[in-house]
Amino acid sequence: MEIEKTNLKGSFIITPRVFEDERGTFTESFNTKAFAEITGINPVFVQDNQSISKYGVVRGLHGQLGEMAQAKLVRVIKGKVLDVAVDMRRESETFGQHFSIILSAENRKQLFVPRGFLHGFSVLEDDSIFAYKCDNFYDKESEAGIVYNDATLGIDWHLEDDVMIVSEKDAVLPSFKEMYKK
Ligand SMILES: Cc1cn([C@H]2C[C@H](O)[C@@H](COP(=O)(O)OP(=O)(O)O[C@H]3O[C@@H](C)C(=O)[C@@H](O)[C@H]3O)O2)c(=O)[nH]c1=O
Repeated sequence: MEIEKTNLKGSFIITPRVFEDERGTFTESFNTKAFAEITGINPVFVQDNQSISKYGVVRGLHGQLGEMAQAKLVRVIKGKVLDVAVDMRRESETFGQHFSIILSAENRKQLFVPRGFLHGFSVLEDDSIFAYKCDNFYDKESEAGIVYNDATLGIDWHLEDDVMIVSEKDAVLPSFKEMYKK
């Protein structure tokens, strides 16, 4: 697998190698040893999640705070999304900056989102299947987030406003400035 750095320290793009023959294809979708050798990070994933979303859905920006922080390895099994990671580590040189990438079933790319980040995605093809591993368990009490259309972050979700579908919970998340005050 090919591993590239993003502009945010500790976040990586993974492009698995595809073996093709007359039957179809084979892919090692993740290999802990290869990942650790290149990145120096050895995540232990304890939870595997999957969501299916209509075209226009925006999920995020989400993270978990403190001891329940989660690193995530995210990918798309069907369809296409714009995936976004935001560095919320106050001590980081890239605090408040974001990285975005198209993840699709076709390009098979994955994004490693470290602990201390917020994460979200917009769905660019109907019925996209989004799959991700987390290195810590879901904990409702530790959830935190920033509203997807926050002016400070200025994320381009590659969708017109009138097609966006956002959960009631996500629509009322605080702004970056409100969150930063905490
Ligand atoms: C994330 C999660 C949700 N749930 C439940 C809570 C709720 O009733 C239902 C839907 O939850 P949400 O609305 O938070 O689902 P969703 O908006 O898809 O949340 C996800 O968004 C993306 C962007 C992420 O980065 C993920 O970490 C996660 O926060 O599923 C779990 O039981 N376990 C989990 O790990």
